[in-house]
Amino acid sequence: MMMMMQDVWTQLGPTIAAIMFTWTMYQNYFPHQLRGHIRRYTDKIISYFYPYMHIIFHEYDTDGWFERSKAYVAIERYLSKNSCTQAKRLKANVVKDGQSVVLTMDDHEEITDEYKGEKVWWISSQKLANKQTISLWKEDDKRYFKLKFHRKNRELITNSYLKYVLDEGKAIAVRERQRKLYTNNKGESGGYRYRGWRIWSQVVFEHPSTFDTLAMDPNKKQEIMDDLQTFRKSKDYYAKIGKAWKRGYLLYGPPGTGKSSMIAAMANFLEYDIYDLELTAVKDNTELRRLLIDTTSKSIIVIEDIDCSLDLTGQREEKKKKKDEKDKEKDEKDAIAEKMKKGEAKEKSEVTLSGLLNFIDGLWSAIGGERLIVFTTNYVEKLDPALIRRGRMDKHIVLSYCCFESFKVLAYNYLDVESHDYFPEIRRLLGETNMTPADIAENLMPKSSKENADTCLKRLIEALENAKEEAKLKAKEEEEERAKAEKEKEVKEKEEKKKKLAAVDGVNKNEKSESNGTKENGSAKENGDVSKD
Ligand SMILES: Nc1ncnc2c1ncn2[C@@H]1O[C@H](COP(=O)(O)OP(=O)(O)OP(=O)(O)O)[C@@H](O)[C@H]1O
Ligand SMILES: [Mg+2]
Repeated sequence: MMMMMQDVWTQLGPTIAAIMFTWTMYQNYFPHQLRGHIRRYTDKIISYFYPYMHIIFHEYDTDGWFERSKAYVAIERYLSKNSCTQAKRLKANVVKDGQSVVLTMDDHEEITDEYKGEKVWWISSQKLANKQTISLWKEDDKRYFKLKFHRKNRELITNSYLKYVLDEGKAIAVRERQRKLYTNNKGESGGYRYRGWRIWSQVVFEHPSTFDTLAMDPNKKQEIMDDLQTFRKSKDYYAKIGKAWKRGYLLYGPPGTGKSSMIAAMANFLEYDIYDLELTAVKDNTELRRLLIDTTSKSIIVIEDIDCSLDLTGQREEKKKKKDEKDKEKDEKDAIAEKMKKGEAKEKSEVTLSGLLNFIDGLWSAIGGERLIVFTTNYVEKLDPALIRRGRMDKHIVLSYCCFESFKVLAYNYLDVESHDYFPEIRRLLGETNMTPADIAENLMPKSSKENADTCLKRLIEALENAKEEAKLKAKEEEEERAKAEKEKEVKEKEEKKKKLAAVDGVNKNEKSESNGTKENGSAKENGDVSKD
């Protein structure tokens, strides 16, 4: 063995020594310009035999010291699927606040991908740092992805494949991200502020409501889902018609009919974040705009109970109010200011209707794109028509009392029953009385392990019958009150008529007596019977 190695060394030794000598001479004594020429020619010769090209994607941009390059992150996500099946060594990144893991190929691994029938290679590499220098910054070992492809595919790769990879990677990242519920209201503490501005605080969004669990007319439900789906895919269409890529939804109906549940279902369906905007906690229109700028795309901005949020309903009419009403308002404001001085009252929002209208569809509302704005209210008639006109609130959805179709969804979700002997009875009762889905759901929910579908449905029938009776009683009471009020009105009218008649009578009598008096005086004069005082 030793003999063999010695033989090899005797044969190769001089060649290796010659190469090393030439390389050292080249590095140290060759003029710089000449080296450039030689490099160009050698590259040409190499590319003649080696027809591949490379593109490098560094993990950190040269100008972004602490932030990972967006392209690198997108590629990492895109390659994760192929990495799992092809790479021998994998690296695990924890995402979704520790709830899930993204696997990528480890350093110096190579995987392949195919695009429009052409093969490309992705290599994960690392340029080791000079360990002699001490760095204060992030890891000095620079990671990068190298994309290798055939020269003939240059156009295809640079014009189309790269865009496809980045878009797909971003889409995967969005799909796999932990969705968030943001709020601008942190109760008494006054919320989070940055340089005096109130900013969003966030928690993980985990509401389980979906369109499957939402009880409503199936056709209406499908229509809403189609509308949302169309919106999601309409980026180019909105650009074509010159409209900001956003859509307004107004959800209205009695309490407990599923308005908030529908917002959660929308967010889960579209995989959007939710920004729950508490208008009363916004200082003024400028702060409102600031909050809007801080929202991201793929999100739903929600203002619940818009009729209670601010005095948006009356603001236009207020202009028409008389001066004394304005004075009264001023007094109230002074009282609040006084209280605030003493620390007894909370800061009052100065957001105006025009500020809110600007928030919805002013120039700033277009930034980011792909956003839904949802208002909910129990009293749609209280709202200013300008606030909810089409174009601002594009789709008006009424959520109402439970119909039989909605009940079937709840029965299936809560009790796993699709049909039952009690169903016809329930159908009849639902046609005769109003009950919200929230109340139906409460009756359907088993209260102990002993309760089954029969007991729950029976309880619901009883509740519906009670509700029917109560509604009857209420209607009767209302009818009686109406009749009583009418009677009182009649009596009042009669009395007023009587009074008027009596007044007219009195006037007539007076006139008569006056005219009689003049007549008597006249005759007395005529008779010369005038008393002298
Ligand atoms: N249409 C529905 N489908 C399924 N569940 C519903 C529906 N409506 C109400 N519920 C149930 O009732 C509860 C209350 O509903 P939700 O909060 O969505 O009502 P809301 O219309 O927002 O009421 P409010 O006007 O008082 O805010 C929900 O948690 C849900 O369990
Ligand atoms: Mg609600």
